[in-house]
Amino acid sequence: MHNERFTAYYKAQHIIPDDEWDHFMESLRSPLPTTFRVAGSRETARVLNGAIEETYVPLLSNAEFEGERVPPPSQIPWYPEGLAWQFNVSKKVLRKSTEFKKFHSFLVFETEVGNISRQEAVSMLPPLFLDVQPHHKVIDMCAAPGSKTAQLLEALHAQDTATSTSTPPGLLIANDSDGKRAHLLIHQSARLPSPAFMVTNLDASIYPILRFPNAIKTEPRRQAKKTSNQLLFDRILCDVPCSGDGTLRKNVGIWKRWQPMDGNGLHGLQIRILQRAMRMLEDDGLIVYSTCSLNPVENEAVIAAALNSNTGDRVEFELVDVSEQLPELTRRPGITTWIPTVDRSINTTFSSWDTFAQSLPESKRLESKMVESHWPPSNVDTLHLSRCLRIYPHLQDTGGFFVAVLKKRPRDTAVSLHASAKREADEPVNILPETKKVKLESEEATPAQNSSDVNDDEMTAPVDTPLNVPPVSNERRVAPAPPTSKPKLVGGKDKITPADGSFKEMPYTFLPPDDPALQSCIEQLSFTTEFPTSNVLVRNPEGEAVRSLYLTNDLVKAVVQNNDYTRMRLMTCGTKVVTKQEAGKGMDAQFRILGEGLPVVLPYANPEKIMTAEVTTLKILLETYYPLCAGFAEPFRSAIEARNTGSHIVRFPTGSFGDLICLSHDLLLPLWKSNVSVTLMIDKKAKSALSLRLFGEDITTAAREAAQKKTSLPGAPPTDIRAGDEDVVIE
Ligand SMILES: C[S@@+](CC[C@H](N)C(=O)[O-])C[C@H]1O[C@@H](n2cnc3c(N)ncnc32)[C@H](O)[C@@H]1O
Repeated sequence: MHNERFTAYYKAQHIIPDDEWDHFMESLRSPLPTTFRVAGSRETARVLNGAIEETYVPLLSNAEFEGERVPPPSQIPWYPEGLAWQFNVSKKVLRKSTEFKKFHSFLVFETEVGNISRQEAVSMLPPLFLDVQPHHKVIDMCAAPGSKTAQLLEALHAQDTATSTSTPPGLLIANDSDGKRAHLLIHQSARLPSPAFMVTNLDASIYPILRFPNAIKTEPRRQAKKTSNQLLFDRILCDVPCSGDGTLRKNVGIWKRWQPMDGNGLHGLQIRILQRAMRMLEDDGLIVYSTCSLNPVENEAVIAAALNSNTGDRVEFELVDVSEQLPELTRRPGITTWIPTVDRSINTTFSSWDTFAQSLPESKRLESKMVESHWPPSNVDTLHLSRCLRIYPHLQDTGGFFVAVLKKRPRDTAVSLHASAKREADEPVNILPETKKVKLESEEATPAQNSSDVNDDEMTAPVDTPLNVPPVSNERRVAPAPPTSKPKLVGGKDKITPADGSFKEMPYTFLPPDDPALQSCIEQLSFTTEFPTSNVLVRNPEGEAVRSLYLTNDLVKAVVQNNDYTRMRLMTCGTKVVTKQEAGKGMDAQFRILGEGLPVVLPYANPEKIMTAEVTTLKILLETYYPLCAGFAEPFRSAIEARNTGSHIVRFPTGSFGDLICLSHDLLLPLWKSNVSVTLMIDKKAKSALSLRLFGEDITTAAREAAQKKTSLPGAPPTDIRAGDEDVVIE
């Protein structure tokens, strides 16, 4: 684990004091501790955190392995409410120590169901500095695979309870330019279903202007803007693609291939993404720019170039001083001097672009991959780059990381450029020929996906009602799509293959509130009149409620309806809450509540229709796929027998139950009742996690079958009946 170029380059940058260098390098070569965050709604998180503190830490406190004491997990000191943990044990210990094995399987199951997020400690920082509130409009520009997106979504959902999901007035768009990786975001978000969530698949550096109707208010105190209906964001995360040398402890392969020209090459894209974010930010809004790179060319140089790209007559953006935030986080300030290398041999001879450019024959200057903004600008001392945060591995046993928080000043407080220019050095900032400058977006420029792809006019909403949305009629409202793009259906559930093959999502069609299928669904599931019938969408070319129904909030609906979903490359929005369930022969299909949809629709469930049961009933439901109604003890037996076939909700109330672990909050789960039996409608993994949490072991049928398979015992029960969320078989 050595790379001479790495050593030479970072020694030349003086990012680490000489007397810390060895410690720094030693840390980089040591394995990274395992870190995780207790996720989900705050209430659920506190309960689960309590279980770690009260059950697992004491259990692991005296653990020994091969005669040596193994340290128990400890809380990451700077993470709010002690909800993030780290432990440092080898895989061998995890596999072989009985105590750690138990802890490990707890982690695995809770991670599967989204209650725990295995995430690098430093990667938890950007969302904390972004301080998202439920009314915020938020975009995560480079979001995949989505660990920070999950944190942002949790913050948007700060008002969720342990049993039900709130409908925040704001929204979160998670975007990634890589289609496959963007799919990971959909998977990730299924763990925290949200009516306020959207996933797009665009190049963040040319993210299109989105429109939304003026009259949608997300914050009671702030007046909706009358002049513009461009969707501006209150919070933007730019966790940009980077060379990643801060992850050397985890990705040891980087030792071999590291070379500084990678950072030089990414610098331009990083600036363009940040600049695009600056154009999309609301006054008073915050942008967090972050990388897992130590390289100043990808960090301070990007911030400096973006700050200096103010093309208007006022200084709109400033770096926020966050030195008082997260006081237990040991950090180092951003730097103001650095010397980029101009080639792979770590040639750091040129202390400025000027000296470098002059060393080249004129004909070669345009060919060079280096640009002026790779070097510190002449006004570097006015930019407060020391307000950036550098996190080094040896400071708190983490990965390496960089964070900068930028704020957009409101118009009336923005500093005139003339005033600030007085503070700047005399020489001009740019001495690079126009063509060699990193292309800085002009105020008026409309970014385009490519010249033919995104036309801003097409993204503009009609201005014909206070909401800019045509009045709701009985006609279905499909998110606008180009007139020629009527999709030819070729495949899969939520997929279409359009003629040009460019984008393969089904249309997003909002049902009219009086849609007969929607009304029948509401009746079957006994939803109250509060159910937001205007915000239900379906995903099929006919726009009919043939299968799943999705729920969005008002803002997501407005954005979907006022922007062309194909140009927005919208991959998903809102959350799936119910699905049509084929019933047995001769019976009509019925709607049923999905496991992940229950917390979202729970506020609209008629309380009288929710059954109550004991934990012993839950035990049976976990142990058996299809327990017979007649097999339950009273009073649940009579209650379930009296119900019609179809979808139901059962509540297991807070309390202690004999020697079983107590429930610290009510537990609500969806059931499906057939003629004579009943099934718990949550997926296998969720069942296992629940079982482990409540009974200290996995008592589910799936676990038993897996164990039987392993030991090849004869007589395993048939495995043809499954009660997973999507594939239940009704007798
Ligand atoms: C550092 S990773 C993001 C990690 C993510 N924020 C998380 O916490 O899980 C950078 C991401 O940027 C994406 N990316 C690269 N170029 C992009 C671009 N031009 N626009 C948007 N995303 C881009 C990559 O696909 C990658 O998923």
